[in-house]
Amino acid sequence: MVEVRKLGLGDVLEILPKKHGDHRGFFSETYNAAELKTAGVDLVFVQDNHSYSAAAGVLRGLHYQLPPFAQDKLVRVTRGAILDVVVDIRRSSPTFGKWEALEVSAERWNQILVPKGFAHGFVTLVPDTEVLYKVTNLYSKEHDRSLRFDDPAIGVAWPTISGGFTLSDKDRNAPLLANADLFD
Ligand SMILES: Cc1cn([C@H]2C[C@H](O)[C@@H](COP(=O)(O)OP(=O)(O)O[C@H]3O[C@@H](C)C(=O)[C@@H](O)[C@H]3O)O2)c(=O)[nH]c1=O
Repeated sequence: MVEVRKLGLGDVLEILPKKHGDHRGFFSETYNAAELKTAGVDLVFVQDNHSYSAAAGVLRGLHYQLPPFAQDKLVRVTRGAILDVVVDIRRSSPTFGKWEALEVSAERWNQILVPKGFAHGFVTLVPDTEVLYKVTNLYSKEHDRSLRFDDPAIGVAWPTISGGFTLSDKDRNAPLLANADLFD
């Protein structure tokens, strides 16, 4: 049975699927809709994503899609490790602008559920890291947004990575929270 743990912010969850190890290796149900529904997570995922980052310090984020293409994301790591970061960007939320981080890794075999209304990003902690995630809405370039990972108004405590961060141009030039299109 999958274990579901509430983190500190909104409905952000850590999900720990069972791993059955034996002399051959292991087997794991990495997603079981019925078990998650019993645990209170009733979502319909419509797209699976997979990203590979060659180096430690690859920082992707902070990303979200605006309604009507907002996405819940169920994120896991099959190789390597990330520090995963979520930021509450719902203006009406008592925790608006607050962030939370969780290490997600192949070793921990954990997942993070990022609800709609949260910006999401991660930095790879080791080279050759593969991140797989399910989303509840299709990609829409027009609704896709990035928020500055180092906005002091948010103040995410990103880890220090020797060699620094590797970012996309889109993420390097992303707007600050004060100038971004957010959720109501
Ligand atoms: C996100 C996405 C990108 N793309 C394309 C657009 C672009 O040409 C290429 C790379 O896109 P990006 O630079 O946005 O990829 P990336 O920076 O890895 O974006 C991802 O970051 C993490 C943190 C998330 O939370 C994801 O939702 C997503 O935003 O892939 C799709 O075709 N479908 C998708 O769903």
